[in-house]
Amino acid sequence: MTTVFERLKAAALSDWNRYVDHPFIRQMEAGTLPQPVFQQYLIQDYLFLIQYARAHALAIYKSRTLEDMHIAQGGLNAILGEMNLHVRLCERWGLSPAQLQAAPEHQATVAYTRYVLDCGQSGDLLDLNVALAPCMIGYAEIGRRLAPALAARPEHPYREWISEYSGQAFQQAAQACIAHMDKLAAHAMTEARFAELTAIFAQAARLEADFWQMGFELADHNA
Ligand SMILES: Cc1ncc(C[n+]2csc(CCO)c2C)c(N)n1
Repeated sequence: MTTVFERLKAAALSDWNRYVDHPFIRQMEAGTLPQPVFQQYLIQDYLFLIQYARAHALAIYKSRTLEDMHIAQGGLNAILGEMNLHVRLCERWGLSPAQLQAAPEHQATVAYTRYVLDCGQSGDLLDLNVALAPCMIGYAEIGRRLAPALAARPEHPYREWISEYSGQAFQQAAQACIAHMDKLAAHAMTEARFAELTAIFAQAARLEADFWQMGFELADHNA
């Protein structure tokens, strides 16, 4: 059976492809992405994850069942764990967690995170999960696509990042996210609503693409 995720992706395919096939990803795969671009991305991503953790806390609040609460709590825990990758990599560049938290948020970070939070505040748990989905499922798709680059090149400069998202734990979490959206949609989705959900999903995918682009802009600006 077709999942809601597959339907959303098909309905927003050009935005989705601009996100998962962004030059940032192509250059990361080739190992040619300039390190300052990656660093700027990762600093903003740390700030992003702080807000994303709040969005999962909002998902707990928007849950009507204990099962949904546990799923949102699992997402929150995974984010707090994912931030260890950022702390570890940034430490090597001489940046402490306190310095990361003190970095100014770029507009692209503000736009994406506050958009997701607003979807959750103004909508229900399904709206919020659809806004969260490109993040989780897109990174899993990117991880799978970039995994062969690691196998081909043991000293790949972006090995840790790619390993995180191509790893089995993360791939399973993305599958769980797809299944959870189906379960929520079975309760709450009408065909009329599908169009609204597609708009949310496509917007989040565009904000993801802008997030990659921001790395290049900030690195140019600081050069
Ligand atoms: C801009 C941006 N988009 C997606 C992710 C990936 N991500 C963020 S939270 C989360 C859930 C579990 O950790 C995942 C996979 C990211 N790091 N940064």
